[in-house]
Amino acid sequence: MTWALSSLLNNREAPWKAQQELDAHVGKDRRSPRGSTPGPLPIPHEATEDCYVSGYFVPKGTWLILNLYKIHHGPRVWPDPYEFRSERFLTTHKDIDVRGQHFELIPFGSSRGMCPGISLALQVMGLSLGSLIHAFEIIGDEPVNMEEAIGLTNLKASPLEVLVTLRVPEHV
Ligand code: HEM
Repeated sequence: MTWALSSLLNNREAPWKAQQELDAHVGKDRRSPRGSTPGPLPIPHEATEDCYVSGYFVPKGTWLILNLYKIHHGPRVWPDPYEFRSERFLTTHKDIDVRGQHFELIPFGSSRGMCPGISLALQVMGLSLGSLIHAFEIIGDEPVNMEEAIGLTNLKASPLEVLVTLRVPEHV
């Protein structure tokens, strides 16, 4: 959520396009549930038997740690990988989804071991972010410092501080 808000604040058009879309479809008189690599090195897995992965021999007992951060920033699949361009998912990458079937984008992992919280997470994030930018004008330092800190999850190095003002009637 923090990264999403930071990226929106660093981008002149995306948040306000999203806000306009919310205004057009929801209006300012009601709220809406609407959709929008937290774990860069997720839970390790262990090979339960000898196997080959893309021609590489993986002996039984090997620990496998996926580098999701790297997968999600590979320039062959994701041109200008560090650019925030959410419209990719409406255009060039519109057929790629996050539910573990497309290995270019697997923030929740894949197959039997994948995150069981995926549906909750997607709904809560979409709803929360949508509600925030629908209901509030959010003003932050520009540009927002996007430096990352080292951690189990992908944390921001400095806290995101913003000013918020209501943009819908108070009763909403
Ligand atoms: C944006 C939000 C989230 C992301 C990106 C995420 C991502 C992940 C990833 C990558 C894994 C490891 C999958 C693997 O081992 O291959 C995982 C595991 C897990 N997640 Fe999430 N998760 C999120 C939210 C949640 C929520 C909201 C819950 C619970 C309500 C949850 C519960 C779990 C549990 C219990 C596991 C361990 C599953 C197992 O090893 O059997 N996650 N998650």
